[in-house]
Amino acid sequence: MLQIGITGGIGSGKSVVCRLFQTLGVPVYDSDARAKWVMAHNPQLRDELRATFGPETFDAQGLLNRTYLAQVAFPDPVHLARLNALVHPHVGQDFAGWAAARRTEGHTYVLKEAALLYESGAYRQLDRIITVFAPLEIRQARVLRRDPHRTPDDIQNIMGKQLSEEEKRQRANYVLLNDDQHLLIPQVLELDQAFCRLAG
Ligand SMILES: CC(C)(COP(=O)(O)OP(=O)(O)OC[C@H]1O[C@@H](n2cnc3c(N)ncnc32)[C@H](O)[C@@H]1O)[C@@H](O)C(=O)NCCC(=O)NCCS
Ligand SMILES: Nc1ncnc2c1ncn2[C@@H]1O[C@H](COP(=O)(O)OP(=O)(O)OP(=O)(O)O)[C@@H](O)[C@H]1O
Repeated sequence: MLQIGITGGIGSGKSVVCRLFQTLGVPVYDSDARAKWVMAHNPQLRDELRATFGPETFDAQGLLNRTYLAQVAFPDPVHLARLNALVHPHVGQDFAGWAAARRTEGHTYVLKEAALLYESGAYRQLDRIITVFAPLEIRQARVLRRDPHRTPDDIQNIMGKQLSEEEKRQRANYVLLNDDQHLLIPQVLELDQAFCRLAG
């Protein structure tokens, strides 16, 4: 079973592309969502997060306070590096378990969706990488529509914490254009066929 990574900067359209692959029956691992799940449910990680970022990390109901954590971590490289160092190994383990279960189900390939595939080192465990590309202005406009609580400055700041699109494009095996000029579905079908051929 092939393990394919899919990355791209904030607002590039990774989740939209993954939904198209899911309609073809391809299992998709959503690293952002799973990161939040392990942060909420792994007792050791919860303790480490609370010790590092303070009691506000979880609210009165014990739920992860994402707004607080985003405000603390995104503007400060030291805090963000700490958060990444705490969370990413758990996501790596969680993915390994998830992929093993998909393998027993007999899938040809699976996708791992993550904004930080290169930054986290996760790309090393993957057979091929797709980068979803969209120009910066389009990504910013999409995120402002999707996340009304974020300002243009917040988005710029998050973009600054991610590898440049140019570098992601250069390092990827496949680039999928989601720039309002190219149709997505034909590109997804072409990649699906390529992965099926590759898996033999
Ligand atoms: C700080 C948190 C709680 C903020 O949650 P919130 O719902 O406000 O934002 P969301 O998760 O939707 O992220 C917003 C954008 O920032 C990107 N992003 C998330 N974490 C990071 C990070 N560590 N570095 C750079 N960009 C990031 C996302 O991919 C997305 O494009 C959350 O982003 C988080 O837990 N991040 C650490 C885990 C992580 O690295 N996840 C990404 C891949 S595993
Ligand atoms: N081709 C498109 N046409 C119109 N809207 C789009 C298109 N692609 C993405 N969008 C919209 O743009 C927003 C960002 O897309 P999406 O959530 O898939 O990005 P993402 O790369 O997963 O972002 P993040 O890294 O922030 O999770 C969403 O609201 C989505 O519906």
